[in-house]
Amino acid sequence: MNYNLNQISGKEEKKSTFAVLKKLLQLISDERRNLLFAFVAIVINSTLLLLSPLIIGHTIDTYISTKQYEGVLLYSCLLFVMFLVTLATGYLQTKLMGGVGQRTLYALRNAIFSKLQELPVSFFSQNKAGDLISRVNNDTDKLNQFFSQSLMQFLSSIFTMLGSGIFLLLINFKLGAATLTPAMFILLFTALVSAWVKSKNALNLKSVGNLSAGIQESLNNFKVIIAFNRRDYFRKRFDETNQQNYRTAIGAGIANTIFIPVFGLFSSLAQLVVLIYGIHLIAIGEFTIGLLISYLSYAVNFYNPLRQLAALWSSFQVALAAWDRISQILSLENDLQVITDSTEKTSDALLSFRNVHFSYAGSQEILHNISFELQKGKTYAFIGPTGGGKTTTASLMARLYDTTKGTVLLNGKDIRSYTAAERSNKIGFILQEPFLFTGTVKDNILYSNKAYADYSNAQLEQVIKEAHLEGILALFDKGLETEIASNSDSISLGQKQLIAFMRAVLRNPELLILDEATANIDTVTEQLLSDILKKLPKETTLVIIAHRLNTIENADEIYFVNSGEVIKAGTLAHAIDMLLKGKRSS
Ligand SMILES: Nc1ncnc2c1ncn2[C@@H]1O[C@H](COP(=O)(O)OP(=O)(O)OP(=O)(O)O)[C@@H](O)[C@H]1O
Repeated sequence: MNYNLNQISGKEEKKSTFAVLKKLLQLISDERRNLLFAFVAIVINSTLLLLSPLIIGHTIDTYISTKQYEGVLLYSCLLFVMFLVTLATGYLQTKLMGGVGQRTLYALRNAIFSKLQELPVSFFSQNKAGDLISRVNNDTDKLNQFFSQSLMQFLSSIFTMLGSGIFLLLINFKLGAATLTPAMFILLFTALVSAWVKSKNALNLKSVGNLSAGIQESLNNFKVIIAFNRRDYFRKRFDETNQQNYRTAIGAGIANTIFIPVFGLFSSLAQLVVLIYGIHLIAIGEFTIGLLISYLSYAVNFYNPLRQLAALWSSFQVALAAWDRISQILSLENDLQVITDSTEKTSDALLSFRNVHFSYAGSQEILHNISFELQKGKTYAFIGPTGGGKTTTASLMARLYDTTKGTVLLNGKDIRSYTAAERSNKIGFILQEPFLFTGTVKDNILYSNKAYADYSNAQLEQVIKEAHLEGILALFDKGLETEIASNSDSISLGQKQLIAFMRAVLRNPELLILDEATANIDTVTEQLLSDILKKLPKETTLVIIAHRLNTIENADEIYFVNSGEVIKAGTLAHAIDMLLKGKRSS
């Protein structure tokens, strides 16, 4: 399956704004109560705002022109109370929406992170970590900004605008229609350029992702950069990505501000129409001065929110572009689904490959029509030249990937019929470059091993002793409490491999795969590991992938992996011969 997010984006962008908006609203459905309160606050706020011009007009026509000052005082007090209520509802709305924004951000980041945990290995090999980090951090924050700062303003503006529009038409339909005509041009313009604004923002978010990926790559590889004195190379590459980000940011900035002058121009035109046409109506006796002042206020109340909408609409387009990038991740499914295999158990072997073909996404076939069986309790060695396909074969044994064609059977049943938990209980996989977490040796060897999760150090040391692993633990100064910092130099690659070895052995798997697991370990320690392997339960099947041939001397069977084929090599001498010739023989 193609998991490359930057290739999926083309399809995703075609999604209608409405469909994306629907998804967005689903996300905030838990916040219904707060949203309702905030909405009520907006309605009160906007209604008061809409009523005030009417009261001002009425006061001018009824009390000021007739010099009845008690009436002026009364209505001034009423207006003052209305402004106080507006202040309170405005504050309430901002407070409620700030909380909604932060909680949505929290829920969204959790949702993305959980989804990332569910996705298969191929997703991570097709996407850059830096870009994923940018989606989790930066893009979610863009959505938060929209929720906490813009959404209610957006609704409030629309509400005030609609109310003012209705008042404008009710007071004088002809004048109202003339006043609202410029708004039609604004709507047309908005409809025409919105997609362009969104695409400019999408480009900018993508380049922020690339920038983050660039930084991540150079930080991860700083030793190589320094060793080869290639700081200039990375500086140049970073500069290019940074420049691209600068250009897309300028593009997005221009796109985001394009609404403001256009909206402003048409708003001013509308006020001009009201003034000229309104004065004409007063001249022919169809209108009063008080009504014209109210009318102008409604026109301002209609066009001011529209001006605000210009800025808010850009923020909405940024949020939509960010949401597209986030929903690309959220809509992905793990293609390694669990299937039901109701066929009869067809083999006694622990693991069988039946006519297996495999290729990585978008690349040529790595394994062609492979069939072999691994019996319980036996030790198998897989050897072959670099890039021959050994790790790929082992990855299929642990179902890190699915075959392109053919079947892998575990205990006679399709490996796809086991859940991830069942599979990882049965199969221990020590990778070429084991990953350790920040914590202690204990945290790392107990990783995902619930059986010993509550054990004290003394109890765990006993278990380690029973598994004959105490010799390895003794190699760490502070034993189980030795601190490990992920990605740090506090621990060597060989030591990492030792911890990964303890982690896998303690799980007591039926199949233990060691992929170059001793490549960075000295000969004495390697002998120690070899002794431990000999003491594993006799039904444990071992798969050893190794370049150092002394590690496979005791294998029951040797397979030679090269050019898409996995074939029996027979004796060690024959295997060495094949390695030296770099080609297969039968
Ligand atoms: N994630 C991947 N995506 C695409 N191609 C890959 C991927 N991983 C490995 N390959 C390709 O598959 C082929 C077999 O690689 P594999 O890692 O299985 O070889 P190997 O025999 O284990 O090599 P080594 O001895 O160096 O570990 C290589 O050509 C490699 O470039």
